[in-house]
Amino acid sequence: MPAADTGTAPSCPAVPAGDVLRVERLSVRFRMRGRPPVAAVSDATFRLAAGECLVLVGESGCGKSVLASALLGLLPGNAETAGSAFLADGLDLLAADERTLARTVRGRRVGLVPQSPAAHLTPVRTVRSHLEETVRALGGAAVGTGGRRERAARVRAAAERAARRAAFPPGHLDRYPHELSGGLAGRAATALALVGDAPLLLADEPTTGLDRQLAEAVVDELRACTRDTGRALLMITHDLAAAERIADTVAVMYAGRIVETTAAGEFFGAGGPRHPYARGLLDALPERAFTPVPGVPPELGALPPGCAFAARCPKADALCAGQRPEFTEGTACHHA
Ligand SMILES: Nc1ncnc2c1ncn2[C@@H]1O[C@H](COP(=O)(O)OP(=O)(O)OP(=O)(O)O)[C@@H](O)[C@H]1O
Repeated sequence: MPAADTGTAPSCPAVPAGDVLRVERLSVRFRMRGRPPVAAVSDATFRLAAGECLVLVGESGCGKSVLASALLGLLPGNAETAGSAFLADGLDLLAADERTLARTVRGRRVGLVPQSPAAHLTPVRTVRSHLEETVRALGGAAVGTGGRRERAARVRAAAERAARRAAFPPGHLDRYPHELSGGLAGRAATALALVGDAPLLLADEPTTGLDRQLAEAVVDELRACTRDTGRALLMITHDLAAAERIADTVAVMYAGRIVETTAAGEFFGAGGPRHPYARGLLDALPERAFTPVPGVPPELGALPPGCAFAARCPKADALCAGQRPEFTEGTACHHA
């Protein structure tokens, strides 16, 4: 039987202010045998400040997860990258070698909150055991030196600290994944991402499969672990309701490109987004016009020469068909 959510407000240590991530013209191409390459991400550019939550939205297959994988150095062998992605300390995630990424980035500088947290947890191990193993794997001061008992006590304390920060109730630490509700599994995954005190959290579809109430609880906790502590959060989602609840900034991806970046208040407010695709995404919501964007996105291996959205766009004209719009002043559209 799933355990109930009984967590309290998380308390996270503060991290320094400033830009946590600066992504410039990040592109990812997949080489394909006997076929044109797949342009999964093209020229993505954005900044993420300490305490800020940027939500990346867009239809399935538009390149959101590939962008996240590029930042973590987890792309498959047929991928080629271009551009840069600098952390605050000057490390370019795209140029870093696997040893640097494994030893100093994943878990330490960038914490990952995975999609489907329950599936991410090993079924035969308790939440405490997951957390303690992560503390030991990351090593450092949380493990320290000295005798076996002292080290074990420090590991236990660090694991419990991460659980508190993610509002995971201490009384449920010795439960197995199948004994957790969706909300608690989400908190366990967030706790694992927080073990290394990473200044940047990356959450890939953290509300997938959760009902509305749980989805709201998960994003509220992620929100608390970022805004209140100076961490930065890059969240990838299809869920515009979750995006509205958590985002400071919304970036909209279409066919591998970021086509609009807007302050969340403006995006979801009376003014709305400027790009016709971004407006279409909002109009598709049941609580708004409930009108889907007509048509389907183009193949990323056969993008048209002009605007990739032109074939579906009510404003498209000959200029859109012939010339790809540059990304200027927050949008990539000839008519925005
Ligand atoms: N190893 C690969 N080789 C070739 N193409 C790939 C590879 N991995 C991903 N792609 C393609 O890259 C594109 C972007 O995929 P991605 O998973 O980033 O989309 P997404 O926006 O995250 O979609 P979803 O929301 O469904 O997860 C897709 O067309 C996908 O088929």
